[in-house]
Amino acid sequence: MNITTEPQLQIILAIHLILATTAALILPFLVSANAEHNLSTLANHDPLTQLLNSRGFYSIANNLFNKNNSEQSLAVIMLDIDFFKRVNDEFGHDAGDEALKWVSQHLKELFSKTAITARVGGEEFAILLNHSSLNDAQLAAEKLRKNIKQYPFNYYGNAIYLRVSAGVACSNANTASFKSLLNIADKHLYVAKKTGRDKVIYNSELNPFVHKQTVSI
Ligand SMILES: Nc1nc2c(ncn2[C@@H]2O[C@H](COP(=O)(O)OP(=O)(O)OP(=O)(O)O)[C@@H](O)[C@H]2O)c(=O)[nH]1
Repeated sequence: MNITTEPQLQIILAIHLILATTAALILPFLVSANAEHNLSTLANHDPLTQLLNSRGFYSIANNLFNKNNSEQSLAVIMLDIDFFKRVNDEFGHDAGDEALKWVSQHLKELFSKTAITARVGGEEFAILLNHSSLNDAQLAAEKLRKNIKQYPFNYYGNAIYLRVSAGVACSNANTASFKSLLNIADKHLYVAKKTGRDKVIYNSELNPFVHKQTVSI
């Protein structure tokens, strides 16, 4: 038995109309906001490792650097896998890709709550530590280096030992830009590579091949 009266029916129809109109108005915005978010994620992340890519990293780093005042230091670690070409040459490009993911996993495990991590080049990674001292950053880099070399990465039964080199730098009141900070970290990474690899450099003499201190825990 139908007990809906005509006024009730009109109210129900009116409510349906309002809901349908609201949905039609809001849905395109929701879809477009979601699409925008997806596009931005794609543009700023590395599809292989899901870490930030260089564009995403430098954008965040520059913003942080500009926001911090001169007492708040920003530290950066530049990390590069040693002799990575050999992994590709000996085990194939897919093994190389898996090795990149494996190193990324170490970065995520060690830094997901404390730092911003990125893959900024083929086998090069960057880690940004806000409000960190040079000492803390160097210790973090050293821990990461040791974690990565502690166990081999397993690729279809092949035990592949990876080593990494790192350069560390930390801003101070005289640091002009994030780029200049990055240049120092890059220079330290270069010294690490040129003086035997598998090490962290955070301070180097003017002679680029004679480093003053390496950290050893
Ligand atoms: N599998 C794989 N290989 C990559 C990717 N991007 C870059 N590479 C490889 O990384 C290798 C980098 O080689 P090099 O620049 O000679 O560096 P390296 O062998 O690590 O030597 P050092 O850095 O001097 O210790 C090259 O063989 C590139 O083809 C990638 O996305 N996947």
